[in-house]
Amino acid sequence: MILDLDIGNTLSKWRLKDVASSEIRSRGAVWTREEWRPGADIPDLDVVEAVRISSVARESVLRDTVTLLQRQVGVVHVARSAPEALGVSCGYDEPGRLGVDRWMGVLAGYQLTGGCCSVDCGSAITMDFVLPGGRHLGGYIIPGLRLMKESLKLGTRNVAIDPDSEADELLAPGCNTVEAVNHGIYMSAVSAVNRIYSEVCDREGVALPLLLTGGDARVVSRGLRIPHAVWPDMVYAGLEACYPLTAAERAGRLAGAPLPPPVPPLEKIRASLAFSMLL
Ligand SMILES: Nc1ncnc2c1ncn2[C@@H]1O[C@H](COP(=O)(O)OP(=O)(O)OP(=O)(O)O)[C@@H](O)[C@H]1O
Ligand SMILES: CC(C)(CO)[C@@H](O)C(=O)NCCC(=O)O
Ligand SMILES: [K+]
Repeated sequence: MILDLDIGNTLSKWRLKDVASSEIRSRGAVWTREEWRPGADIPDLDVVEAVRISSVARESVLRDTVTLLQRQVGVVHVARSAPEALGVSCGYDEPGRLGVDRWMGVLAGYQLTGGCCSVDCGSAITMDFVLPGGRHLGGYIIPGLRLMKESLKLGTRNVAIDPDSEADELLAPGCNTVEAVNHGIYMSAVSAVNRIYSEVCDREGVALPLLLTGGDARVVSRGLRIPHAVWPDMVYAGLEACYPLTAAERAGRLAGAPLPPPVPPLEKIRASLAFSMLL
């Protein structure tokens, strides 16, 4: 089995993948911590032959995690952001400072589409752009839905946006504090994705496929009118592309990859941008 780990600032996601069949056998999520208990927080390491890690947690968390894993698993790959990988050149002045989860998303998105906008709706909402030809432009970081809510001290902290609500309801004016906060936050996240996507496509003169991942991808997806695809395993797919271990991965087949989404005509993007700038 391969253990893939996506260690975030708050939540750590893992999945077990069968080396022979390339199938995902199990998955889970736990709070990020310094001391993992194999068998409880993460799967029993007896069945694990190789580990691939993307981590944006404190360096000490990563160090302790790697030390633990190396005691029991032969192969431990730790992904790092780099100036260049898999045909993509990093847009950051200091590539090592780009969150490696973003870099994994960019690499996966580029493998799938040959140029895209990748959005991660997690604790933060991040947007990254990579042009056809492989130039990553850099991107944007805004607080995620939960962080935005926590920053308002209105007693609404624990009333989460129902991920199954209809976008139409979530975009309507709220008629009580909880609704006003939830709908306001939702509107700001969806508008930001919309606007940033359109602005960058306009500047660069290219309509790019739009890909979404992260814990809030599904609910944000419902509010977006731009065609896009949701790819829950996009960060893991970056790990697969960097460290291919199964036959399918070596052949370039990334697990759970969606069909590349249709791209709106650039003129349509520009028209909607011009319209929103009138308001
Ligand atoms: N059990 C949960 N705990 C925290 N957030 C959750 C949970 N389930 C769903 N979410 C939603 O998922 C979002 C976090 O998404 P995700 O797990 O992709 O975050 P992340 O960016 O990977 O986390 P990290 O900050 O740990 O990197 C939150 O904004 C929240 O709305
Ligand atoms: C922005 C987050 C927290 C999103 O998980 C992560 O990618 C990160 O810690 N990045 C480092 C800062 C940067 O990407 O510029
Ligand atoms: K993330």
